[in-house]
Amino acid sequence: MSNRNARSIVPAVRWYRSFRQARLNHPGLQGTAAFWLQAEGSLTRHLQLRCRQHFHVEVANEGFSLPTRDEALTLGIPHRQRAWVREVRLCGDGAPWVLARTIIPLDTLSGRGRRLRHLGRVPLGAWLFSHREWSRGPLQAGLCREARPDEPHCARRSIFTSHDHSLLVGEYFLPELLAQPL
Ligand SMILES: C=C(O[C@@H]1C=C(C(=O)O)C=C[C@H]1O)C(=O)O
Repeated sequence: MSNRNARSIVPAVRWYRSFRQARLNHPGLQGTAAFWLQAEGSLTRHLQLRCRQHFHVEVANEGFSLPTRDEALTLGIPHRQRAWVREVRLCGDGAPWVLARTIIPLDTLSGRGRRLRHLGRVPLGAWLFSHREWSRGPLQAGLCREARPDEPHCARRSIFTSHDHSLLVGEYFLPELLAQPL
């Protein structure tokens, strides 16, 4: 399980290596949760197609800070090394549908990666999926600890890599999205 600093908008999660392993431990991971935890391609694109009016990104936190020990271990970077941390709400028709937390190591911010510090309301996926040198690794799935009714109950994360650069993207699905029929 990963702990969180006080300002983070995302809950602590117990991560599993895959959706299959998560469901073996939590058979209730079915229906819309199963769909979103495994949805391929850009999550932003999936959400944009689902909106009736508009999709937007609300930046909650963005700046240099320490990843959690679990995040640093997952990225293979020293725990005490700061990284660019971006936390956003992905909103459909004005309502938050997904919380996202992205950890970008310092060396990934060099060269063309400098742009990643200035995304603002531009969805990260729009940048990643438009630069073909970036590819997504396997999706992990997770169950959020102590999830209150209005908080995410399940999440997924994956590492994107380009040559020897990487970043970790975590996506936390809110009940407002999971309650919508597919
Ligand atoms: C990686 C993607 O980017 C999405 C947008 C994010 C952002 O703007 O910070 C973070 C996570 C993703 O859900 C995607 O669209 O798949």
